[in-house]
Amino acid sequence: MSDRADIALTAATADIDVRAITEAEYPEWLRAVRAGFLKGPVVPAADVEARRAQFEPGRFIGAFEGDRCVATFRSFAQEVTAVGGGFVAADAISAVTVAATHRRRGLLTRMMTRDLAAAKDRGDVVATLIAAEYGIYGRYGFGPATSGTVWTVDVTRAGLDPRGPALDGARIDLVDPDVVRKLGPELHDRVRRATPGAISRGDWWWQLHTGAVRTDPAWTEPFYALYRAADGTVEGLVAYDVDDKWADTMQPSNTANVRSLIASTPAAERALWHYLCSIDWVMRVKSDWRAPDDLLPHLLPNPPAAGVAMHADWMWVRILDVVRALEARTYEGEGELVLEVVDGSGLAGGRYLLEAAPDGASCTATTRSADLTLDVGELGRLWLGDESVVRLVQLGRVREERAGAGRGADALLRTSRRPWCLDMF
Ligand SMILES: CC(=O)SCCNC(=O)CCNC(=O)[C@H](O)C(C)(C)COP(=O)(O)OP(=O)(O)OC[C@H]1O[C@@H](n2cnc3c(N)ncnc32)[C@H](O)[C@@H]1OP(=O)(O)O
Repeated sequence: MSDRADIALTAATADIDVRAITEAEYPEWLRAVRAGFLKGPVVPAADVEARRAQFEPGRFIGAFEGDRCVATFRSFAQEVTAVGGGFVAADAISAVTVAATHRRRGLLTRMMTRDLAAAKDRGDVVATLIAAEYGIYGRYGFGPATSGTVWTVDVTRAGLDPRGPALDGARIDLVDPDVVRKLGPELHDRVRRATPGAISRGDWWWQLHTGAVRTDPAWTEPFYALYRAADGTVEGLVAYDVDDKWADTMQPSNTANVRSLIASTPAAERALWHYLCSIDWVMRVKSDWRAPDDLLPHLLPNPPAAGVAMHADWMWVRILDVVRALEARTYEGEGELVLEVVDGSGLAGGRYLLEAAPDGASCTATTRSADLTLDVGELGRLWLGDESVVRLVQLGRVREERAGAGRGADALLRTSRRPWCLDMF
Protein backbone atom coordinates (compact mmCIF):
# COMPACT_ATOMS: atom_id res chain seq x y z
CA MET A 1 0.00 0.00 0.00
CA SER A 2 1.40 3.41 -0.88
CA ASP A 3 1.73 6.23 1.63
CA ARG A 4 -1.20 7.99 -0.06
CA ALA A 5 -3.40 5.80 2.16
CA ASP A 6 -1.93 7.30 5.32
CA ILE A 7 -4.31 9.91 6.60
CA ALA A 8 -4.57 11.63 9.92
CA LEU A 9 -7.17 10.02 12.14
CA THR A 10 -9.54 12.12 14.13
CA ALA A 11 -9.69 11.34 17.82
CA ALA A 12 -13.21 10.00 17.29
CA THR A 13 -12.14 7.22 14.91
CA ALA A 14 -8.53 6.61 15.90
CA ASP A 15 -9.60 3.46 17.76
CA ILE A 16 -11.46 2.12 14.74
CA ASP A 17 -9.46 -0.23 12.59
CA VAL A 18 -10.00 0.13 8.83
CA ARG A 19 -8.64 -2.99 7.11
CA ALA A 20 -9.29 -5.81 4.69
CA ILE A 21 -11.59 -8.40 6.22
CA THR A 22 -10.86 -12.10 6.52
CA GLU A 23 -13.21 -14.66 5.03
CA ALA A 24 -14.26 -15.61 8.58
CA GLU A 25 -15.43 -12.00 9.06
CA TYR A 26 -17.54 -12.05 5.90
CA PRO A 27 -20.88 -12.83 7.67
CA GLU A 28 -20.32 -9.96 10.12
CA TRP A 29 -19.38 -7.68 7.20
CA LEU A 30 -22.57 -8.70 5.32
CA ARG A 31 -24.61 -7.96 8.44
CA ALA A 32 -23.14 -4.47 8.49
CA VAL A 33 -23.91 -3.97 4.77
CA ARG A 34 -27.54 -4.95 5.28
CA ALA A 35 -27.86 -2.70 8.32
CA GLY A 36 -26.23 0.19 6.47
CA PHE A 37 -28.68 -0.17 3.59
CA LEU A 38 -31.56 -0.33 6.13
CA LYS A 39 -32.48 -3.87 5.14
CA GLY A 40 -32.48 -5.25 8.65
CA PRO A 41 -29.42 -6.71 10.32
CA VAL A 42 -30.14 -10.42 9.93
CA VAL A 43 -28.41 -12.11 7.02
CA PRO A 44 -30.03 -15.43 6.08
CA ALA A 45 -27.45 -18.25 6.19
CA ALA A 46 -28.32 -19.16 2.58
CA ASP A 47 -27.48 -15.61 1.55
CA VAL A 48 -24.04 -15.79 3.19
CA GLU A 49 -23.33 -19.10 1.48
CA ALA A 50 -24.51 -17.85 -1.92
CA ARG A 51 -22.32 -14.75 -1.68
CA ARG A 52 -19.22 -16.56 -0.42
CA ALA A 53 -18.10 -17.23 -4.01
CA GLN A 54 -17.71 -13.49 -4.46
CA PHE A 55 -15.30 -13.05 -1.59
CA GLU A 56 -11.92 -11.78 -2.68
CA PRO A 57 -9.14 -11.24 -0.13
CA GLY A 58 -7.96 -7.64 0.03
CA ARG A 59 -10.91 -6.12 -1.82
CA PHE A 60 -13.49 -6.26 1.02
CA ILE A 61 -12.77 -3.50 3.51
CA GLY A 62 -14.33 -3.14 6.93
CA ALA A 63 -14.03 -0.69 9.79
CA PHE A 64 -13.99 -2.52 13.10
CA GLU A 65 -14.62 -1.39 16.62
CA GLY A 66 -13.48 -4.47 18.47
CA ASP A 67 -15.22 -7.37 16.70
CA ARG A 68 -18.07 -5.26 15.41
CA CYS A 69 -18.03 -4.11 11.81
CA VAL A 70 -19.23 -0.50 11.66
CA ALA A 71 -18.44 0.34 8.04
CA THR A 72 -18.11 -1.58 4.79
CA PHE A 73 -16.56 -1.00 1.38
CA ARG A 74 -15.93 -3.33 -1.50
CA SER A 75 -14.18 -3.04 -4.82
CA PHE A 76 -13.67 -5.47 -7.66
CA ALA A 77 -12.07 -5.63 -11.09
CA GLN A 78 -14.27 -4.39 -13.91
CA GLU A 79 -13.88 -3.38 -17.53
CA VAL A 80 -15.54 -0.20 -18.74
CA THR A 81 -16.11 0.39 -22.43
CA ALA A 82 -14.48 3.63 -23.53
CA VAL A 83 -15.71 5.69 -26.47
CA GLY A 84 -14.79 3.68 -29.56
CA GLY A 85 -15.13 0.24 -27.96
CA GLY A 86 -11.85 -0.28 -26.08
CA PHE A 87 -12.04 -1.84 -22.62
CA VAL A 88 -10.43 -0.01 -19.72
CA ALA A 89 -9.45 -1.56 -16.36
CA ALA A 90 -11.64 -0.16 -13.63
CA ASP A 91 -11.84 -0.35 -9.85
CA ALA A 92 -15.59 -0.84 -9.31
CA ILE A 93 -16.77 0.25 -5.88
CA SER A 94 -19.92 -0.92 -4.12
CA ALA A 95 -21.43 -1.96 -0.78
CA VAL A 96 -20.34 1.34 0.81
CA THR A 97 -21.95 1.76 4.21
CA VAL A 98 -21.18 3.36 7.55
CA ALA A 99 -23.29 2.42 10.57
CA ALA A 100 -25.83 5.10 11.47
CA THR A 101 -24.08 5.39 14.84
CA HIS A 102 -20.70 6.13 13.23
CA ARG A 103 -21.51 8.49 10.37
CA ARG A 104 -19.75 11.77 9.62
CA ARG A 105 -16.55 10.86 11.42
CA GLY A 106 -14.49 10.29 8.32
CA LEU A 107 -14.84 6.51 7.93
CA LEU A 108 -15.91 6.66 4.30
CA THR A 109 -13.00 8.99 3.60
CA ARG A 110 -10.58 6.54 5.18
CA MET A 111 -11.93 3.58 3.20
CA MET A 112 -12.08 5.50 -0.08
CA THR A 113 -8.57 6.93 0.32
CA ARG A 114 -7.19 3.47 0.93
CA ASP A 115 -9.05 1.89 -1.99
CA LEU A 116 -8.22 4.56 -4.57
CA ALA A 117 -4.54 4.43 -3.60
CA ALA A 118 -4.54 0.65 -4.07
CA ALA A 119 -6.33 0.99 -7.42
CA LYS A 120 -3.75 3.52 -8.59
CA ASP A 121 -0.92 1.21 -7.50
CA ARG A 122 -2.55 -1.69 -9.36
CA GLY A 123 -2.69 0.35 -12.54
CA ASP A 124 -6.44 0.74 -12.85
CA VAL A 125 -7.32 3.54 -15.26
CA VAL A 126 -10.57 4.64 -13.62
CA ALA A 127 -12.70 3.89 -10.58
CA THR A 128 -16.47 3.56 -10.98
CA LEU A 129 -19.56 3.44 -8.80
CA ILE A 130 -23.27 4.10 -8.80
CA ALA A 131 -23.97 6.73 -6.17
CA ALA A 132 -26.79 6.27 -3.68
CA GLU A 133 -26.94 10.06 -3.28
CA TYR A 134 -25.59 12.77 -5.54
CA GLY A 135 -23.68 14.64 -2.86
CA ILE A 136 -21.39 11.89 -1.63
CA TYR A 137 -18.65 11.17 -4.17
CA GLY A 138 -17.69 14.40 -5.95
CA ARG A 139 -15.28 15.18 -3.10
CA TYR A 140 -13.27 12.06 -3.98
CA GLY A 141 -12.81 13.07 -7.63
CA PHE A 142 -15.78 11.23 -9.12
CA GLY A 143 -18.00 12.83 -11.74
CA PRO A 144 -21.39 11.61 -13.04
CA ALA A 145 -20.37 10.17 -16.42
CA THR A 146 -23.63 8.52 -17.47
CA SER A 147 -27.28 8.96 -16.66
CA GLY A 148 -30.17 6.54 -16.81
CA THR A 149 -33.79 6.78 -17.82
CA VAL A 150 -36.70 4.47 -17.04
CA TRP A 151 -39.58 4.67 -19.52
CA THR A 152 -43.17 3.58 -19.11
CA VAL A 153 -45.00 2.79 -22.33
CA ASP A 154 -48.78 3.10 -22.43
CA VAL A 155 -49.38 0.21 -24.81
CA THR A 156 -52.87 1.35 -25.78
CA ARG A 157 -51.51 4.68 -27.07
CA ALA A 158 -48.27 3.42 -28.62
CA GLY A 159 -49.78 2.88 -32.07
CA LEU A 160 -48.00 -0.44 -32.61
CA ASP A 161 -49.60 -3.31 -34.51
CA PRO A 162 -51.17 -5.42 -31.76
CA ARG A 163 -50.38 -8.55 -33.78
CA GLY A 164 -46.72 -8.05 -32.84
CA PRO A 165 -43.53 -7.28 -34.75
CA ALA A 166 -43.02 -8.21 -38.38
CA LEU A 167 -40.05 -10.55 -38.06
CA ASP A 168 -39.05 -11.10 -41.71
CA GLY A 169 -37.50 -14.49 -41.04
CA ALA A 170 -36.15 -13.59 -37.61
CA ARG A 171 -37.78 -15.21 -34.58
CA ILE A 172 -38.50 -14.55 -30.93
CA ASP A 173 -38.61 -17.52 -28.57
CA LEU A 174 -39.27 -17.84 -24.86
CA VAL A 175 -36.26 -19.67 -23.42
CA ASP A 176 -35.21 -21.18 -20.11
CA PRO A 177 -32.50 -19.83 -17.78
CA ASP A 178 -29.92 -22.39 -18.89
CA VAL A 179 -30.22 -21.10 -22.47
CA VAL A 180 -29.75 -17.55 -21.18
CA ARG A 181 -26.59 -18.57 -19.32
CA LYS A 182 -25.30 -20.27 -22.47
CA LEU A 183 -26.11 -17.63 -25.10
CA GLY A 184 -26.35 -14.42 -23.07
CA PRO A 185 -22.66 -13.72 -22.31
CA GLU A 186 -21.55 -13.71 -25.96
CA LEU A 187 -24.42 -11.42 -26.96
CA HIS A 188 -23.67 -9.13 -24.05
CA ASP A 189 -20.01 -8.94 -25.03
CA ARG A 190 -21.01 -7.70 -28.50
CA VAL A 191 -23.43 -5.17 -27.00
CA ARG A 192 -20.98 -3.78 -24.47
CA ARG A 193 -18.21 -3.38 -27.04
CA ALA A 194 -20.57 -1.14 -29.01
CA THR A 195 -21.72 0.81 -25.95
CA PRO A 196 -19.45 3.38 -24.25
CA GLY A 197 -20.10 3.28 -20.52
CA ALA A 198 -21.08 -0.41 -20.50
CA ILE A 199 -19.34 -2.64 -17.98
CA SER A 200 -18.27 -6.27 -17.93
CA ARG A 201 -20.65 -8.88 -16.53
CA GLY A 202 -18.91 -11.75 -14.77
CA ASP A 203 -20.31 -15.25 -14.49
CA TRP A 204 -21.81 -14.21 -11.14
CA TRP A 205 -24.11 -11.71 -12.90
CA TRP A 206 -25.56 -14.42 -15.14
CA GLN A 207 -25.94 -16.83 -12.23
CA LEU A 208 -27.67 -14.23 -10.07
CA HIS A 209 -30.00 -13.01 -12.79
CA THR A 210 -31.07 -16.48 -13.86
CA GLY A 211 -31.68 -17.88 -10.39
CA ALA A 212 -28.70 -20.26 -10.39
CA VAL A 213 -27.53 -18.32 -7.32
CA ARG A 214 -30.14 -16.82 -5.01
CA THR A 215 -29.33 -14.12 -2.50
CA ASP A 216 -32.85 -12.69 -2.35
CA PRO A 217 -35.55 -15.05 -1.07
CA ALA A 218 -38.17 -12.92 -2.87
CA TRP A 219 -36.53 -13.47 -6.29
CA THR A 220 -38.83 -14.94 -8.93
CA GLU A 221 -37.86 -16.27 -12.30
CA PRO A 222 -38.66 -13.84 -15.11
CA PHE A 223 -39.64 -14.65 -18.68
CA TYR A 224 -36.71 -14.63 -21.10
CA ALA A 225 -37.35 -13.86 -24.76
CA LEU A 226 -34.52 -14.38 -27.23
CA TYR A 227 -34.36 -12.73 -30.66
CA ARG A 228 -32.56 -14.59 -33.43
CA ALA A 229 -31.95 -12.96 -36.81
CA ALA A 230 -32.95 -14.81 -40.00
CA ASP A 231 -29.47 -16.37 -40.17
CA GLY A 232 -29.81 -17.67 -36.59
CA THR A 233 -27.51 -15.12 -34.94
CA VAL A 234 -28.62 -14.25 -31.41
CA GLU A 235 -29.15 -10.48 -31.50
CA GLY A 236 -31.42 -9.68 -28.57
CA LEU A 237 -32.50 -10.84 -25.15
CA VAL A 238 -35.08 -9.49 -22.76
CA ALA A 239 -35.86 -10.61 -19.20
CA TYR A 240 -39.22 -9.41 -17.90
CA ASP A 241 -41.90 -10.20 -15.38
CA VAL A 242 -45.59 -9.33 -15.37
CA ASP A 243 -47.45 -8.14 -12.29
CA ASP A 244 -50.83 -9.88 -12.76
CA LYS A 245 -53.03 -6.82 -12.07
CA TRP A 246 -56.69 -6.68 -13.05
CA ALA A 247 -59.01 -3.68 -12.95
CA ASP A 248 -62.27 -3.78 -10.91
CA THR A 249 -64.24 -4.55 -14.04
CA MET A 250 -62.10 -7.62 -14.64
CA GLN A 251 -60.20 -5.89 -17.42
CA PRO A 252 -56.54 -6.81 -17.66
CA SER A 253 -54.24 -4.08 -16.36
CA ASN A 254 -50.87 -5.73 -16.30
CA THR A 255 -47.47 -4.09 -16.43
CA ALA A 256 -44.55 -5.91 -17.99
CA ASN A 257 -41.44 -4.90 -16.02
CA VAL A 258 -38.29 -5.23 -18.03
CA ARG A 259 -35.37 -6.34 -15.91
CA SER A 260 -32.87 -6.21 -18.75
CA LEU A 261 -33.12 -5.76 -22.51
CA ILE A 262 -30.01 -5.96 -24.67
CA ALA A 263 -29.80 -5.96 -28.43
CA SER A 264 -26.85 -5.90 -30.80
CA THR A 265 -28.90 -4.54 -33.74
CA PRO A 266 -31.65 -1.92 -34.03
CA ALA A 267 -33.86 -4.58 -35.69
CA ALA A 268 -33.64 -6.77 -32.57
CA GLU A 269 -34.22 -3.80 -30.28
CA ARG A 270 -37.29 -2.70 -32.26
CA ALA A 271 -38.72 -6.23 -32.39
CA LEU A 272 -38.28 -6.93 -28.67
CA TRP A 273 -39.98 -3.70 -27.57
CA HIS A 274 -42.80 -4.38 -30.04
CA TYR A 275 -43.08 -7.93 -28.76
CA LEU A 276 -43.42 -6.69 -25.16
CA CYS A 277 -46.11 -4.20 -26.21
CA SER A 278 -48.09 -6.90 -27.97
CA ILE A 279 -48.42 -9.42 -25.14
CA ASP A 280 -52.10 -9.95 -24.34
CA TRP A 281 -53.18 -8.46 -20.98
CA VAL A 282 -50.14 -6.16 -20.87
CA MET A 283 -51.28 -2.54 -20.81
CA ARG A 284 -47.98 -0.95 -19.76
CA VAL A 285 -44.34 -1.79 -20.32
CA LYS A 286 -41.84 -0.42 -17.84
CA SER A 287 -38.27 -0.37 -19.09
CA ASP A 288 -35.04 -1.07 -17.29
CA TRP A 289 -32.54 1.81 -16.74
CA ARG A 290 -31.64 2.87 -20.26
CA ALA A 291 -29.58 5.52 -21.98
CA PRO A 292 -31.27 8.92 -21.97
CA ASP A 293 -31.17 8.88 -25.79
CA ASP A 294 -32.58 5.36 -26.01
CA LEU A 295 -34.36 4.51 -29.26
CA LEU A 296 -37.45 3.41 -27.36
CA PRO A 297 -39.80 6.37 -27.61
CA HIS A 298 -39.12 6.69 -31.32
CA LEU A 299 -39.67 3.01 -31.97
CA LEU A 300 -43.33 3.76 -31.30
CA PRO A 301 -45.54 5.35 -33.97
CA ASN A 302 -46.72 7.64 -31.16
CA PRO A 303 -43.54 8.45 -29.16
CA PRO A 304 -45.35 10.36 -26.34
CA ALA A 305 -46.86 7.01 -25.32
CA ALA A 306 -43.49 6.45 -23.66
CA GLY A 307 -43.14 8.69 -20.64
CA VAL A 308 -40.08 9.19 -18.47
CA ALA A 309 -40.80 7.39 -15.20
CA MET A 310 -37.38 8.14 -13.69
CA HIS A 311 -34.25 9.92 -14.76
CA ALA A 312 -31.08 10.15 -12.67
CA ASP A 313 -27.31 10.17 -12.67
CA TRP A 314 -26.09 6.60 -13.04
CA MET A 315 -22.44 5.48 -13.26
CA TRP A 316 -19.83 7.89 -11.86
CA VAL A 317 -16.23 7.81 -13.04
CA ARG A 318 -13.05 8.77 -11.19
CA ILE A 319 -10.08 9.10 -13.51
CA LEU A 320 -6.96 7.59 -11.97
CA ASP A 321 -4.68 7.77 -15.00
CA VAL A 322 -5.36 10.71 -17.31
CA VAL A 323 -2.94 9.58 -20.03
CA ARG A 324 -4.36 6.07 -20.39
CA ALA A 325 -7.97 7.22 -20.02
CA LEU A 326 -7.67 9.77 -22.81
CA GLU A 327 -5.62 7.48 -25.06
CA ALA A 328 -8.06 4.59 -24.57
CA ARG A 329 -10.95 6.37 -26.24
CA THR A 330 -11.44 7.47 -29.83
CA TYR A 331 -12.17 10.93 -31.22
CA GLU A 332 -14.28 11.80 -34.24
CA GLY A 333 -12.50 15.12 -34.81
CA GLU A 334 -8.91 16.21 -35.00
CA GLY A 335 -7.18 18.73 -32.75
CA GLU A 336 -5.05 19.51 -29.72
CA LEU A 337 -6.08 20.38 -26.22
CA VAL A 338 -4.04 21.24 -23.13
CA LEU A 339 -5.80 20.37 -19.88
CA GLU A 340 -4.75 21.50 -16.42
CA VAL A 341 -6.25 18.74 -14.27
CA VAL A 342 -6.61 19.59 -10.59
CA ASP A 343 -6.68 16.64 -8.22
CA GLY A 344 -6.46 17.41 -4.50
CA SER A 345 -5.67 13.78 -3.70
CA GLY A 346 -2.49 13.79 -5.78
CA LEU A 347 -3.58 10.75 -7.79
CA ALA A 348 -4.07 12.13 -11.30
CA GLY A 349 -3.43 15.87 -11.42
CA GLY A 350 -1.10 17.59 -13.86
CA ARG A 351 -1.00 19.38 -17.21
CA TYR A 352 -1.65 17.17 -20.21
CA LEU A 353 -1.51 17.65 -23.97
CA LEU A 354 -4.11 15.65 -25.87
CA GLU A 355 -3.41 15.26 -29.59
CA ALA A 356 -6.45 13.59 -31.06
CA ALA A 357 -7.43 12.40 -34.51
CA PRO A 358 -9.89 9.80 -35.81
CA ASP A 359 -7.06 7.33 -36.36
CA GLY A 360 -5.62 7.60 -32.84
CA ALA A 361 -4.71 9.87 -29.96
CA SER A 362 -1.77 10.57 -27.72
CA CYS A 363 -1.73 12.22 -24.32
CA THR A 364 1.47 13.42 -22.68
CA ALA A 365 2.53 15.59 -19.78
CA THR A 366 3.31 19.10 -21.03
CA THR A 367 4.53 22.51 -19.96
CA ARG A 368 2.51 24.31 -22.67
CA SER A 369 -0.02 26.79 -21.36
CA ALA A 370 -3.40 25.29 -20.59
CA ASP A 371 -6.55 25.72 -22.70
CA LEU A 372 -8.83 24.58 -19.88
CA THR A 373 -8.49 24.12 -16.12
CA LEU A 374 -10.76 21.57 -14.51
CA ASP A 375 -11.08 19.32 -11.50
CA VAL A 376 -10.49 15.61 -12.08
CA GLY A 377 -14.18 15.02 -11.31
CA GLU A 378 -15.16 17.20 -14.28
CA LEU A 379 -12.84 15.18 -16.49
CA GLY A 380 -14.64 12.03 -15.28
CA ARG A 381 -17.91 13.69 -16.22
CA LEU A 382 -16.58 14.43 -19.72
CA TRP A 383 -14.65 11.24 -20.44
CA LEU A 384 -17.49 9.21 -21.97
CA GLY A 385 -18.63 12.13 -24.09
CA ASP A 386 -21.92 12.81 -22.34
CA GLU A 387 -21.35 16.34 -21.10
CA SER A 388 -20.71 19.63 -22.84
CA VAL A 389 -17.56 21.52 -21.89
CA VAL A 390 -19.26 24.78 -22.91
CA ARG A 391 -22.03 24.02 -20.43
CA LEU A 392 -19.51 23.29 -17.67
CA VAL A 393 -17.74 26.57 -18.45
CA GLN A 394 -21.08 28.38 -18.14
CA LEU A 395 -21.67 26.61 -14.83
CA GLY A 396 -18.25 27.71 -13.57
CA ARG A 397 -17.06 24.13 -13.24
CA VAL A 398 -14.44 24.37 -16.00
CA ARG A 399 -12.31 27.47 -16.62
CA GLU A 400 -11.43 28.55 -20.14
CA GLU A 401 -7.83 29.77 -20.23
CA ARG A 402 -8.17 30.56 -23.94
CA ALA A 403 -11.35 32.04 -25.40
CA GLY A 404 -13.29 29.42 -27.37
CA ALA A 405 -11.37 26.48 -25.90
CA GLY A 406 -14.62 24.96 -24.58
CA ARG A 407 -16.15 24.70 -28.05
CA GLY A 408 -12.95 23.18 -29.41
CA ALA A 409 -12.92 20.63 -26.59
CA ASP A 410 -16.56 19.70 -27.26
CA ALA A 411 -15.75 19.08 -30.91
CA LEU A 412 -13.19 16.51 -29.78
CA LEU A 413 -14.82 14.92 -26.76
CA ARG A 414 -18.54 14.66 -27.51
CA THR A 415 -20.07 11.62 -29.16
CA SER A 416 -22.97 10.91 -31.49
CA ARG A 417 -24.75 8.55 -29.07
CA ARG A 418 -24.81 9.00 -25.30
CA PRO A 419 -23.01 6.51 -23.04
CA TRP A 420 -25.02 3.85 -21.27
CA CYS A 421 -24.11 1.68 -18.29
CA LEU A 422 -26.50 -1.27 -18.58
CA ASP A 423 -26.05 -2.60 -15.07
CA MET A 424 -26.38 -1.73 -11.42
CA PHE A 425 -23.43 -2.76 -9.24
C1 LIG B 1 -21.26 2.94 -4.27
C2 LIG B 1 -22.23 2.76 -3.10
O1 LIG B 1 -22.22 1.77 -2.44
S1 LIG B 1 -23.37 4.00 -2.82
C3 LIG B 1 -24.03 3.68 -1.21
C4 LIG B 1 -23.60 4.71 -0.19
N1 LIG B 1 -24.18 4.28 1.10
C5 LIG B 1 -25.29 4.84 1.63
O2 LIG B 1 -25.88 5.77 1.08
C6 LIG B 1 -25.81 4.19 2.89
C7 LIG B 1 -26.20 5.22 3.93
N2 LIG B 1 -25.11 6.20 4.20
C8 LIG B 1 -23.94 5.83 4.73
O3 LIG B 1 -23.67 4.66 5.00
C9 LIG B 1 -22.91 6.91 5.06
O4 LIG B 1 -23.60 8.06 5.47
C10 LIG B 1 -22.00 7.28 3.87
C11 LIG B 1 -21.26 6.01 3.42
C12 LIG B 1 -22.78 7.84 2.69
C13 LIG B 1 -21.01 8.35 4.32
O5 LIG B 1 -20.15 7.82 5.31
P1 LIG B 1 -19.46 8.76 6.40
O6 LIG B 1 -18.46 7.94 7.11
O7 LIG B 1 -20.48 9.46 7.18
O8 LIG B 1 -18.69 9.81 5.48
P2 LIG B 1 -17.48 10.72 5.97
O9 LIG B 1 -17.64 11.03 7.44
O10 LIG B 1 -16.20 10.13 5.54
O11 LIG B 1 -17.81 12.02 5.15
C14 LIG B 1 -16.92 12.68 4.33
C15 LIG B 1 -17.59 13.90 3.81
O12 LIG B 1 -18.72 13.53 3.00
C16 LIG B 1 -19.89 14.20 3.46
N3 LIG B 1 -21.03 13.26 3.28
C17 LIG B 1 -21.12 12.04 3.78
N4 LIG B 1 -22.29 11.49 3.40
C18 LIG B 1 -22.93 12.41 2.64
C19 LIG B 1 -24.17 12.41 1.98
N5 LIG B 1 -25.00 11.35 2.04
N6 LIG B 1 -24.52 13.50 1.29
C20 LIG B 1 -23.68 14.58 1.23
N7 LIG B 1 -22.47 14.63 1.86
C21 LIG B 1 -22.12 13.54 2.56
C22 LIG B 1 -19.62 14.48 4.90
O13 LIG B 1 -20.43 15.53 5.38
C23 LIG B 1 -18.15 14.83 4.87
O14 LIG B 1 -18.02 16.14 4.38
P3 LIG B 1 -16.83 17.09 4.87
O15 LIG B 1 -15.56 16.38 4.48
O16 LIG B 1 -17.06 18.35 4.13
O17 LIG B 1 -16.98 17.20 6.34
